[in-house]
Amino acid sequence: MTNAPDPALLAKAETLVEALPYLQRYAGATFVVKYGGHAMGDPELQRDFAEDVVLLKAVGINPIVVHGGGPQIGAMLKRLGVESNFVGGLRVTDAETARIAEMVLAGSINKEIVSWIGAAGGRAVGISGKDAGLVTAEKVTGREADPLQGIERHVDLGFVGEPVAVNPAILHSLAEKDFIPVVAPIALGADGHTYNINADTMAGAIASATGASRFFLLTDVAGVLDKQGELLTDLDRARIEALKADGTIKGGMIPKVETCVHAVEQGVDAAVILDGRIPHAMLLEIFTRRGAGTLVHA
Ligand SMILES: Nc1ncnc2c1ncn2[C@@H]1O[C@H](COP(=O)(O)OP(=O)(O)O)[C@@H](O)[C@H]1O
Ligand SMILES: CC(=O)N[C@@H](CCC(=O)OP(=O)(O)O)C(=O)O
Repeated sequence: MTNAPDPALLAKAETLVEALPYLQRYAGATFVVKYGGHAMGDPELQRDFAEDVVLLKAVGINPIVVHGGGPQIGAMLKRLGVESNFVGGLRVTDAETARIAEMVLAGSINKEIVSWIGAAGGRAVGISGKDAGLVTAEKVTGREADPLQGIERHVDLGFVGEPVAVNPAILHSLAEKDFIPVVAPIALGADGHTYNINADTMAGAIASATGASRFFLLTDVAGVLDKQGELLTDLDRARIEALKADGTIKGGMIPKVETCVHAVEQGVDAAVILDGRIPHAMLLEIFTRRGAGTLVHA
């Protein structure tokens, strides 16, 4: 007769013990999680994501979710017959597009994420940058290469904004009361207009302003890939500039890496671009020695 425990159960206990130093290190810390529109869509992954967020809260970490929804805005614009163009990864946004972007982001997607977190046992509160003066936006000007003249020209992107001031008071109040804030990337300008903000940029500004220790960007690739498609596990500003200059980093990855560099320079300990297609990608990154994705550090 032996008292040896079931190896599968033992492995579970070992996983919990492996998490112990991380649980101790991160108790009370703020983690900002950017959930990209491309990472949404699969109901099981949505449930996993919500469970991860609720688990973080349960172990004493304060998660703040900032979400995107680019593909979903695109689908709605198409249904409504509104044309849409991107310049430098940003959607050219006229007044009608801004209204539709707000409807999809702050109305539809935001409340869906709140529901998933609720179903996983968490108490989420969905807001946008407009609520309680969280984010003040300023109009940005896009730049587009003009191959005919060999120069970059300025393009009017309409109501595309960037965060120029973040007042995180509402986020701290919600976290203190054990709520999980879920933020849509829409904000008011000082001019009273509604601005559409790239969700990576919005999340980075919130990570900096809340003094977050960790900033995760969940997307639909393994992380930043090199020209051969291999994962780059570690990047700093100099390497990122070189990869942008030689065209390895392009499109939607540009705002991500720029946001990560900015966030770590503003005091966020580490920013990680993670594969949202992997179940529980965030938990694996935070609580095990097998980190995944691309870590951007100062
Ligand atoms: N070097 C690179 N490594 C990985 N992905 C890249 C790279 N350069 C460009 N990309 C593109 O960036 C995309 C991620 O950005 P984006 O589509 O905006 O995602 P999200 O909706 O999650 O914000 C990838 O799917 C890929 O097509
Ligand atoms: C100005 C601008 O481009 N805003 C984005 C906001 C949503 C977003 O960034 O969503 P993802 O993270 O899923 O790409 C847009 O209109 O698509």
